[in-house]
Amino acid sequence: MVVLSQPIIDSLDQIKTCKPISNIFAEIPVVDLSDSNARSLIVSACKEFGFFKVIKYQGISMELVNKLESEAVNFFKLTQQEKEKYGPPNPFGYGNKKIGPNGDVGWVEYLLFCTNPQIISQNSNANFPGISENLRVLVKEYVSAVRNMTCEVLEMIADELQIWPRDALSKLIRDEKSDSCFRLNHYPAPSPAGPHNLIGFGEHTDPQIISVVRSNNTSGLQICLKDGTTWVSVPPDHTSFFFNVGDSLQVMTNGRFKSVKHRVMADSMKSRVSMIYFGGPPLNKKITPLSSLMEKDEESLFKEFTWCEYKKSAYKTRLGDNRLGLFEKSAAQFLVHGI
Ligand SMILES: C=C1C[C@]23C[C@@]1(O)CC[C@H]2[C@@]12CC[C@H](O)[C@@](C)(C(=O)O1)[C@H]2[C@@H]3C(=O)O
Ligand SMILES: O=C(O)CCC(=O)C(=O)O
Ligand SMILES: [Fe+2]
Repeated sequence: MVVLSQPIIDSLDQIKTCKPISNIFAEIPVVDLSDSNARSLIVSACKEFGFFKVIKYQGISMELVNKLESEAVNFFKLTQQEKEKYGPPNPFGYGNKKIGPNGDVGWVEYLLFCTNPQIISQNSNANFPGISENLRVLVKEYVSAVRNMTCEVLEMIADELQIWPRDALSKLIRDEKSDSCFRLNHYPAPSPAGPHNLIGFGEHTDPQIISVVRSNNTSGLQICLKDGTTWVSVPPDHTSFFFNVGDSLQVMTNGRFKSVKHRVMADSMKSRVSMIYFGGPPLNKKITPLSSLMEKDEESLFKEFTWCEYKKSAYKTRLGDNRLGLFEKSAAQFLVHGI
């Protein structure tokens, strides 16, 4: 496996630091999808942590993953000037330190890809004109494989929660209009002489249904536990896939699952290269609790919105904001409905 050793990003302006934590996430739920108890393990992990790790998955070849990682490394090794040709991200494209449109920064550079052919055809930058054909092909192959795994997981969730039809969730990301995206992140190892404990990607929840993180063997990913204050660091495992519950799945399960707050710290010794698939629904999809899941007289905890409305609203927020909070029903609204 090729790992970058030279820090490429040189300016430290505005990048925040954060106290190191010592808690290792030892109780991380580990799931082998072929085990008979996988379904119930996934559902309890989504309720307790909004996070779990899938091991021994046979449907994504490690050869593909390694090839994609080394193409990503080749890209990040280009000169800053060459990389900037693919930026600034709008939201797709190459980004360096700036995350999103509202002033967030982190010790990270990245490529954000759109995976929806319709959006690509309307937004020329989304297709990275001029980028290496190798990288483009590998991203496409990986996204297709990771999407299959994600659909399997979503169908297992549906079975366990008795959601009907069982493809109620998976069809949203299989849909040709699915607004999913894919990200390659590179967190260079900060210079030993510079500040320590740099924040690579600040705390946030992912807005989509579910996201799948795979990284090289470098630490950095941390998740926040249910209490909202305890951070634990996720031991790296380059052969496994880490699933994050997103805001949309929180709404579709009417709060049974919680989207997981997570962040990435730059590792002081090694650079981290990660690839993340964000499974999102079509833009016009109404994000509401799944009817087959709701108990008699259970009310939605959220106001009605489409994915397009949620995304628009998310892009007006800062990374660490509670985006879903804007769509929660207030106590007064429950009173009106006699609860
Ligand atoms: C600060 C921002 C970056 C982000 C869009 C946003 O305004 C708030 C959500 C951020 C996030 C987090 C998860 C994914 O990495 C991402 C692509 C997404 O869908 O929402 C990013 C957005 C981004 O980097 O464009
Ligand atoms: O790079 C990582 O490991 C995770 C990054 C992340 O959470 C994101 O891009 O939304
Ligand atoms: Fe994230």
